[in-house]
Amino acid sequence: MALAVGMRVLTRALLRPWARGLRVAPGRTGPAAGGGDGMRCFGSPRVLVEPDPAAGVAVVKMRNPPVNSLSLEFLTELLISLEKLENDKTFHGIILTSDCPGIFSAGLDLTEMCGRKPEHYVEYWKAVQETWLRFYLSNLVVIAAINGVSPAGGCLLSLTCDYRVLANNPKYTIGLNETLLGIVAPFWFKDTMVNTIGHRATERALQLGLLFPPAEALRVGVVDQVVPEDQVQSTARSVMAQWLAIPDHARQLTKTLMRKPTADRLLTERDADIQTFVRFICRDSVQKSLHAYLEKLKQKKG
Ligand SMILES: CCCCC/C=C/C(=O)SCCNC(=O)CCNC(=O)[C@H](O)C(C)(C)COP(=O)(O)OP(=O)(O)OC[C@H]1O[C@@H](n2cnc3c(N)ncnc32)[C@H](O)[C@@H]1OP(=O)(O)O
Repeated sequence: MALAVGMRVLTRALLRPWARGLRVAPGRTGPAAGGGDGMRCFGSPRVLVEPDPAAGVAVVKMRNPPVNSLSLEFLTELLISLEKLENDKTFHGIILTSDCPGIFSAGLDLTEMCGRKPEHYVEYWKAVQETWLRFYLSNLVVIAAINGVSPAGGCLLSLTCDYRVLANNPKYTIGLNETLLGIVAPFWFKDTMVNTIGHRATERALQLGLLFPPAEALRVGVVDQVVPEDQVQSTARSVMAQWLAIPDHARQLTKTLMRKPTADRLLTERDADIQTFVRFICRDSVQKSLHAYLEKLKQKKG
């Protein structure tokens, strides 16, 4: 049932005019594409997939410049790439990383949540829910190679992964900073963080909207490893090899065992969660806060 709902959302997404043709992208063969076996990079305008079939691994690079904000189009492309990799028996793991220098992801796209119609908010929130569910419950091993700053939705995306490697750069902060924007992280954002760092640390981090620099992120457990910037990808690959050495069915079932109760909570409250989001985001006070925050981001440049 839950899966059917998910598939409907994904199918609808695939049927959108701008989503058509995303499966066919100009390919290039390169070292990351598995050397000489001819498998090409594929993907879509905003998601580059570099397959390494020999290793059973694909590197998924987010490239939605300037800041990899999680727009509706971008989320849809991410979901399509994930689905394609999951359906291809060649692949057992993916490394999720960014193609935008210094930015892993700036989180949910604020322009999707500002000044739009309620119907748009419904569509956007369904895509956010679907992305979380799909990544959180993916049968693949998913490792985040976090090579940039990662606030709010960007942090959430990395928390859906099985392991997080963060580049040791003081600018690369990570956390659920929603309160700083005058908004509230939904219960499933909070649950994902609780599952990662525990209740008390989450309570503090979420209320204060903490963005942790690398050493702090490691200490509190938001990330599993902090390494020099030029070693993020190689470390993610070594970790992947370790995870792929475990019998796949046992690892997958264990992942499901650990994560299903959290996912089920959203699955059973999905519609209510959409309504809560739309009611909240439509409030004048929330719209004002978001506009002011976006304005502050723009003025930062001037
Ligand atoms: C019930 C509601 C629950 C909703 C839960 C919400 C979850 C979220 O994820 S909300 C989003 C939270 N994200 C942030 O707080 C990050 C905001 N961005 C930044 O702090 C910075 O942009 C940066 C550190 C990520 C990058 O800094 P920098 O390299 O200096 O780039 P700029 O700040 O100049 O940004 C360039 C460009 O991008 C626009 N932008 C930045 N973040 C977003 C975003 N999340 N959504 C949409 N657009 C974003 C920024 O406004 C600039 O635009 P232009 O001025 O038009 O170039």
